[in-house]
Amino acid sequence: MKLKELLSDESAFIIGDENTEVSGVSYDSRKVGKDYAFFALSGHNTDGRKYIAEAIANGASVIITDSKYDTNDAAQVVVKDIFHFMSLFGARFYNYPDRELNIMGITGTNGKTTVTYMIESILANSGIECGVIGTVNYRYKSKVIEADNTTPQSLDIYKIMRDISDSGVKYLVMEVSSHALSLGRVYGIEFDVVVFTNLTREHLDFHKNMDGYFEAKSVLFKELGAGKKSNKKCAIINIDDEYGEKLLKVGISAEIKLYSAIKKRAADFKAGDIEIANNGAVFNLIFCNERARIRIKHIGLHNVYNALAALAAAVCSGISFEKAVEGLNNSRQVPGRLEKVNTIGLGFEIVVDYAHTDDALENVLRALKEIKSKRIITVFGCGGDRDRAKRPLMGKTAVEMSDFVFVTSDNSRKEEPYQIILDIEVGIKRVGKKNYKVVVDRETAIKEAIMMADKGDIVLLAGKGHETYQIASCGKAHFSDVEVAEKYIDLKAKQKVAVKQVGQREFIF
Ligand SMILES: CC(=O)N[C@H]1[C@@H](OP(=O)(O)OP(=O)(O)OC[C@H]2O[C@@H](n3ccc(=O)[nH]c3=O)[C@H](O)[C@@H]2O)O[C@H](CO)[C@@H](O)[C@@H]1O[C@H](C)C(=O)N[C@@H](C)C(=O)N[C@H](CCC(=O)O)C(=O)O
Ligand SMILES: Nc1ncnc2c1ncn2[C@@H]1O[C@H](COP(=O)(O)OP(=O)(O)OP(=O)(O)O)[C@@H](O)[C@H]1O
Ligand SMILES: N[C@H](CCC[C@H](N)C(=O)O)C(=O)O
Ligand SMILES: [Mg+2]
Repeated sequence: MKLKELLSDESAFIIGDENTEVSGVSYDSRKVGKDYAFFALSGHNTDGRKYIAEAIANGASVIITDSKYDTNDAAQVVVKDIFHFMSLFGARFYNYPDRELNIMGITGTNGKTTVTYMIESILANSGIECGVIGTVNYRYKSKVIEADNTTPQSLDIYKIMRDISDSGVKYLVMEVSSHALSLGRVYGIEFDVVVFTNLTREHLDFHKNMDGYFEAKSVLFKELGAGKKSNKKCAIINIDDEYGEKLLKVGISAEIKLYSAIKKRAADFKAGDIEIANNGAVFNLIFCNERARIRIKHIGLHNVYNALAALAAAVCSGISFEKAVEGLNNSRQVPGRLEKVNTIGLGFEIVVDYAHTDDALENVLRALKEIKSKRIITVFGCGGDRDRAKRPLMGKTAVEMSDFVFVTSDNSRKEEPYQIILDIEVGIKRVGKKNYKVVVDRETAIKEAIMMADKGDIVLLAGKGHETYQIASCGKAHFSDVEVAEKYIDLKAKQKVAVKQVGQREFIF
């Protein structure tokens, strides 16, 4: 492909030959091959301009920058907004795969991953294969790609979309993070259905305040329908969330469908007569003249909301209400979201969940409180190099809603784990509760929680969910809450065998 075929009417200043051949695209000099176009992005750790020479040495024929670079060894395109330009360039290079797919984009602070899994189950029930891009992985057909980001860079999204479409799959469900919206990773992508789940405090290190965070999320809705696809577009909004109401005022040109679980509120998709049980949730779902009793295996009111969002997205994408209900009732367990660990008959429960904001922690603890238990023992930490202000809030929620808490580490990244814990403690001390212990090493914290657990208790391991790593200043090491829990369950079971009741007395052998 010639460079000139990849340029359009965006303002760009070309230095060199427009007929230069482009055989690939990359924003990483280490992945550049012969005749690639290299995008020199300024990042949060380093500046891609530093790697232009390496990109050229690796074969780059075109350099794309946002300020002129001194070289005669490659053609150069100088643009104003490199992230937006990169997405549009990617669309042209991969020949608009988004126009060949029915794309659902899910945004909001919490619930995106869960909703994508539920939609995937609903589509599968209708015999429809879909691709999924999200936090856990990127997957389609039998292919599973490890996810570095919830929403990858635009060039990666276009490449995956091209592969999905070429493999014959017609649907794509993707999580759209606020970082992606701010950093132009989905700029120009033609979504068909977009969903807003909720907005609560998160990522304010990046967005500065809730207005900035909301502004980022609203981009997905403002831009819906701006492309070339002629089919009807639909925006699905949780109207029970205050930011859902705000979203109605940002100027959405597509059709809007609302969902709600509040009795008297007007909405298109409504949940009522909700019963939260130990093994899931049951509720009535009403849409127009249709009504069904839904039974999901996911516990907690937040999952009723997720189910509403998923069903609405599926129905607005053309799935019949009846089929969507059937699929939802069969939707599968989401890895690391309220995932139960087998406690081999020890009489207490262990639940692994990805709650890493105070709102998520509150929701999951509320869901667990609905299950009859003796005590709730929570293990959690907060991520390093992320929003510091959520730490005390999570600390407060954890001690207020649990019987006992182990405060520990969760991807401290470049920060000192104990410093993060001190931030968490500020919130705990504010409420004056003493029902907690600091155990910096996460494995030891999980071990202690399991050793403490007794018949009827629930141990919540929060924050890491499906993650199979722990990131600290020394690097990334394998770590899985489920695996560690299984290890100490085993140990506890063995220890238990050594305790024998003889008449009124217990003997430890
Ligand atoms: C803050 C942020 O978004 N960072 C993303 C960004 O990395 P960066 O800005 O740190 O990049 P950098 O290391 O400074 O490098 C700058 C440029 O030089 C290039 N480079 C670098 C080295 C080299 O040898 N050659 C070279 O060309 C890099 O490829 C890059 O283009 O670009 C990377 C490649 O696409 C992303 O993986 C990375 O996400 C990091 C891992 C991250 O943690 N991001 C989080 C904050 C994030 O985006 N999260 C959201 C939301 C999660 C959620 O709530 O669900 C997400 O969508 O994942
Ligand atoms: N609808 C919801 N409202 C509030 N909390 C939720 C909701 N759904 C899930 N949660 C909580 O948030 C956690 C993360 O859920 P999920 O992974 O589905 O969300 P996400 O938006 O994809 O998160 P992330 O941005 O980290 O990828 C869950 O483990 C649960 O504790
Ligand atoms: N997508 C979120 C995940 C946080 C999960 C938690 N385990 C942490 O590392 O803070 C983020 O990157 O901020
Ligand atoms: Mg997610």
